Amino acid sequence: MPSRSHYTGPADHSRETPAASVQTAVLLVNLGTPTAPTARALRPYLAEFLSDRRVIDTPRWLWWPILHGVILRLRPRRSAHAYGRIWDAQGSPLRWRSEALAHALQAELGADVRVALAMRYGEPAVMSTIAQLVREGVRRLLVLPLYPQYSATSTGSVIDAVADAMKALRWPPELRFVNDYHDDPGHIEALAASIEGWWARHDRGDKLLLSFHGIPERYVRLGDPYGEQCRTTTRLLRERLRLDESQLVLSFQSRVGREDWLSPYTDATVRRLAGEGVKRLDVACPGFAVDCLETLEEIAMQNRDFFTAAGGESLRYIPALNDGAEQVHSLASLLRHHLAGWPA
Ligand SMILES: C=CC1=C(C)c2cc3[nH]c(cc4nc(cc5[nH]c(cc1n2)c(C)c5CCC(=O)O)C(CCC(=O)O)=C4C)c(C)c3C=C
Ligand SMILES: [Fe+2]
Ligand SMILES: [Fe+2]
Repeated sequence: MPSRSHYTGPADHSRETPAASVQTAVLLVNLGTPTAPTARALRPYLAEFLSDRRVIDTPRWLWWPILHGVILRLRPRRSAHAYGRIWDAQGSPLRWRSEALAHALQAELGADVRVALAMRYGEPAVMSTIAQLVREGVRRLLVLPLYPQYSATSTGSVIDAVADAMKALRWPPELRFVNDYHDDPGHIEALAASIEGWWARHDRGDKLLLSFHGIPERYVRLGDPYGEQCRTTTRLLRERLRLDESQLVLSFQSRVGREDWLSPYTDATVRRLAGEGVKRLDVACPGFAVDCLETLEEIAMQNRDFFTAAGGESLRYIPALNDGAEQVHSLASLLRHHLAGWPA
């Protein structure tokens, strides 16, 4: 039976798993994913996700009846269908790709540091994973949310979950956080190298679109730095790739609900570009450390169909950094930097 509490890596790599006496741990945290591509599995996952006040800040008395009366009756079936299109032999791509990244980082960082993985929603939970690490003797914990750009809705929510885990411990470990790495030179270089590598293996399209997950515009007005950080990542990548604003375009995807989200929207942008005569559109999603529903289904399937229906020839999705050498090296170097000063 797979461990419910924490990730320890597949058995054939057990040699790389540090001994239980290791006192320093890195905890990677990703969003989480349903346990199966079914409405039944989607319901508790969406209930936990959409009850998070960092994600939906509508007052509870108003939101609760909408969530339980409408959304959790309708959305699970629709989302299950979308997950069904990307579910593979290894399960949910977000989950197994995050595990593969954790595993590769463990091998890269060596046996002095323990690398663990938790999910903000669902399993393995942040609370039980941290409790297990502490039981095993971890006294120093560096948390890396797998979101390059800070948003209160994503990174902020991971901070809440870690704080809750600390509150539940009699003797919490010393704690550090990576808040964001949107402008980390190693990260920008990893993104650029991965896109250039993809262009070298395939040919190059007419334009490159960078699509980031959106958030409500109102959250940005209230002080969330997310939109600004997405624009900074885009500018740095544009400079590194020596492209201009007409060759590298930014948009925001995955809008939920009725209020305005960060714009321009990805679906409107791919249709506009097709209408303007762009034939081959390359799309990368630098806001996602690993491929997931939002990249594999929303971009590589849904938006590909929007683009061709509007007259485009082909939309080619450039995969996320995943557990590729570029990301393993850039994140390992970022982690070593944040671990500096702690005894091995
Ligand atoms: C890049 C980080 C993310 C931010 C910021 C973010 C904000 C945000 N998301 C929703 C609602 C949904 N997101 C869903 C899936 C999803 N979201 C992210 C990342 C960010 N979300 C990822 C990596 C995923 C994919 C998970 C997977 O299993 O592959 C979903 C669930 C799917 C669906 O039903 O559409 C919802 C719902 C909001 C409301 C929001 C900001 C307010
Ligand atoms: Fe290995
Ligand atoms: Fe999301």
